[in-house]
Amino acid sequence: MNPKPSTAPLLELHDARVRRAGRTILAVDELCLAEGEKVAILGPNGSGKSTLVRLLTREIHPLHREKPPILFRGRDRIALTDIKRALGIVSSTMEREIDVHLPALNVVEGGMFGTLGTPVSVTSTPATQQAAREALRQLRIENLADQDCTTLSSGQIRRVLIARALVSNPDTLIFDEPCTGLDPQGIFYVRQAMRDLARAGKGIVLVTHYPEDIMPEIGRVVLLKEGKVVADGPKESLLTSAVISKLFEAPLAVQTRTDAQGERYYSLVEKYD
Ligand SMILES: Nc1ncnc2c1ncn2[C@@H]1O[C@H](COP(=O)(O)OP(=O)(O)OP(=O)(O)O)[C@@H](O)[C@H]1O
Repeated sequence: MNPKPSTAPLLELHDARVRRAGRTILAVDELCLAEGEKVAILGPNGSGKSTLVRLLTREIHPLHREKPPILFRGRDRIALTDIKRALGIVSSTMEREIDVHLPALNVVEGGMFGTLGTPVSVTSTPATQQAAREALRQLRIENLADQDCTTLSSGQIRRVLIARALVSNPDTLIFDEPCTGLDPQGIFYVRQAMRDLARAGKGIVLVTHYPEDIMPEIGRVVLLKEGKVVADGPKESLLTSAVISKLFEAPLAVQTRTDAQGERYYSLVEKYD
């Protein structure tokens, strides 16, 4: 059974605006994510999803406002180390940074120190190695521990990166298009890993283009378009053909399937003439 979600706010956005090259690329009036909440952020290319993630993780900052536009656990000023401890991030672009010959265990261990693709021999301890092994075990890939990361498939690397995000035991994991570029087997294992984490009580923020990624454990969907939140609510009311066709400006049909356990899955098909 899923633990009961908390209502304590993890992140609160109020009139949060990001401007780049003379234009507002993100303008969020109100958005609140609770501790342990499982939410999907869905939107077309260029709608501002990655900008929103980078805002949540404080990689970028919003325009100054009298009232702080972003609060983390109710606080405006917060050390980056606290954010890193609370939020684990996995994105499909991170694997590009792993271009040196390192065993998977080493890459996962690097998550303890915020390093990616650099040896951790100086800072490595038996405790950090043990934590890395445990994270690999949680992802069901302990067999990859000693394998050189440059020899792994994209699907395997993606799971190593999830283990890396998990190694410091964050409360919430942010997945930025985690299935992009993976084959069906890779997608299966990444989605399975996300479900395992959701069931273990972790908060999940899943950024995606595809309703297929929205697993049964995710109840809330935020729709982004042209840098704005255009809808925010239960997935049952937002993952409909009409809403999704309007969001992506294409004739699309959302299909649903309910399995023997009563869990509902979504998929998207194009409607050609
Ligand atoms: N540094 C920048 N300077 C100018 N424009 C930017 C900058 N960063 C992002 N943008 C623009 O802001 C908009 C939102 O970008 P963002 O990457 O957040 O979208 P996205 O929803 O993540 O897109 P995708 O699905 O393609 O990854 C896009 O139009 C993008 O071109």
